[in-house]
Amino acid sequence: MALELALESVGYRYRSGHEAVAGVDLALTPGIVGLLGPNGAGKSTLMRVLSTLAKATAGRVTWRGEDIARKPDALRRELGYLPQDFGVYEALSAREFLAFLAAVKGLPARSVAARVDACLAMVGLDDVADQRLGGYSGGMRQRVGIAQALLNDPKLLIVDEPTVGLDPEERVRFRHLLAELAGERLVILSTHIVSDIEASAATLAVMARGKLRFHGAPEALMAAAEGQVWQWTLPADQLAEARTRLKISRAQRRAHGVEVRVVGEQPSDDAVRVAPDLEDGYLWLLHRSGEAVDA
Ligand SMILES: Nc1ncnc2c1ncn2[C@@H]1O[C@H](COP(=O)(O)OP(=O)(O)OP(=O)(O)O)[C@@H](O)[C@H]1O
Repeated sequence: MALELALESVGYRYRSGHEAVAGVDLALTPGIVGLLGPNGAGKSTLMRVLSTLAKATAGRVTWRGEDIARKPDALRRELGYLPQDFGVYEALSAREFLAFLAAVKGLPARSVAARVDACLAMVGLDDVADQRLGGYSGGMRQRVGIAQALLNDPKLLIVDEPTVGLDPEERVRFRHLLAELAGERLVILSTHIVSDIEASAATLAVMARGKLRFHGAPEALMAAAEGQVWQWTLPADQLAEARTRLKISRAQRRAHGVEVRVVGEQPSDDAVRVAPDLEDGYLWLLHRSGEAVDA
């Protein structure tokens, strides 16, 4: 069966009664899919459903045509998952930790050492593989997280908010790494930060309040904001007030004031229309969906 993850009217309702995911239809094929959405949109809940850690309370998900609720093992065998709250054992080295996880995952004992080495090399940790994880930076720990997700050479790689807590340099490095790993895999990367996925994702899915608001190419998200994006320079002391009434996708300090990009109606006669970028397109979509979001 083709490598496809298909979601049909997928919903998830917590026991509290809160409906975190509602009516999501998606058909995903190899490549990087960026799952974007503000905090609380339902991304982590959906990722848990797709990883078989939670069962959809409505609709169904199929992997290679098989219902994952009925036959979870078929997906699990091909799944690599990096959860949002991934933790490491600080006393172990990366090599020891991965060997432990490989054994837990049931990799054949004779192939563990070679596979651990290969995964460490893929994430660029081979030089520090024998150092204790307690001394690793946030970015290095996240790379260990990716390495463990790659142990079984997954065809489906699910990565939940992997850049949270990383410094800008680590963030960039991590993005490059994920882009390199895509290949023939389906990689689903969730984030609330547009720049995490703008260079790598060929497909975007945007969620807000549990619902899918957009699915398609980044260009289509940008095109939807055509004619709605303005560049405007205003005195720095007016920025706070402007933020209360305008959707500002970006603000940059300049010698003569603050240059902002505004999404929506022309904020002032001296504002000039500019071509939307992905951040603008995302903000415009959320704005139209009635979401109050700070970019
Ligand atoms: N165990 C739970 N019981 C009840 N509601 C929950 C539970 N976990 C999450 N929720 C709610 O479900 C909604 C979606 O949460 P989820 O964590 O999936 O969002 P998210 O898009 O991943 O955001 P974040 O990036 O903040 O994790 C939120 O309103 C959240 O408060």
